[in-house]
Amino acid sequence: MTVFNPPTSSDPHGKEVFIRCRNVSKSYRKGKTIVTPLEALDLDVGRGEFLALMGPSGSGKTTLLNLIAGIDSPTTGELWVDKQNLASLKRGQLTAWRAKHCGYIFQLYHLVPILTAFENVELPLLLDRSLSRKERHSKVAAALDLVGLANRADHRPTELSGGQEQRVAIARAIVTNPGLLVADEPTGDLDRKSATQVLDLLREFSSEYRKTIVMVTHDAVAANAAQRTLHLEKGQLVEQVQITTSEPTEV
Ligand SMILES: Nc1ncnc2c1ncn2[C@@H]1O[C@H](COP(=O)(O)OP(=O)(O)OP(=O)(O)O)[C@@H](O)[C@H]1O
Repeated sequence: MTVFNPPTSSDPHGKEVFIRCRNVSKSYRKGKTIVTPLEALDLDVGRGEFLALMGPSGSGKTTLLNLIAGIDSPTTGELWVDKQNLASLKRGQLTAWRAKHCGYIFQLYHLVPILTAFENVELPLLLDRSLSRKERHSKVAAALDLVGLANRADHRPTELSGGQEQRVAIARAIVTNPGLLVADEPTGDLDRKSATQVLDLLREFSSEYRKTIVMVTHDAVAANAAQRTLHLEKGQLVEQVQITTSEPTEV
């Protein structure tokens, strides 16, 4: 197998490479057959870039997102995220890497219903024993403030709108200050106004805080909020659209 070096170079657009996939394939055994949702995929994503992934159902979008997030490992190939080769990490190491470096945003928020917004956002910080209670609380307050929900800290998920629930989930994803945010259909269950708020937040994290964001979406309007859209078809990248504007897009 070819061994690649960590991405220290710039991509063709002059950006520092943050995610680099080389010859990445992923296969699953389904009974007697082998399913290969991703095949020999190459991809570079710049630091601070906001990338949208589109493609038909079953084209491998979530599979790729889960590899980039360190939830799963490639069957073959190399996958670097910020100088760490994820393909070389064992399951426990991947879990530790993910807790520190990646925030995951789900379509259906995945908040714990019996906890308040504050307690939900605090959850990832409880894994970090080096933080005092006071430090934890100030990070949670800052994250809720960033998503515009400081005044909803004591509310439980059932007392929040879908858009507010998603913004709490975003606060939970960013509270550990990860360099990478991945989002699987983050606006799929939201009305257009709430979707716009969520997309504006993601744009802000990319442009103001240089978070690298990879978002799977079926919605072309949501994809238009990203800087670049890639299309997956049967596990291959088939089309690349470069969006040059950095102005907020009305959605
Ligand atoms: N753990 C698994 N075991 C077996 N097959 C899997 C597994 N995960 C994904 N697949 C298969 O890989 C293919 C791609 O799935 P994936 O979820 O990545 O597609 P997707 O593009 O995200 O689809 P959708 O838009 O419907 O969410 C599908 O055929 C799926 O059945």
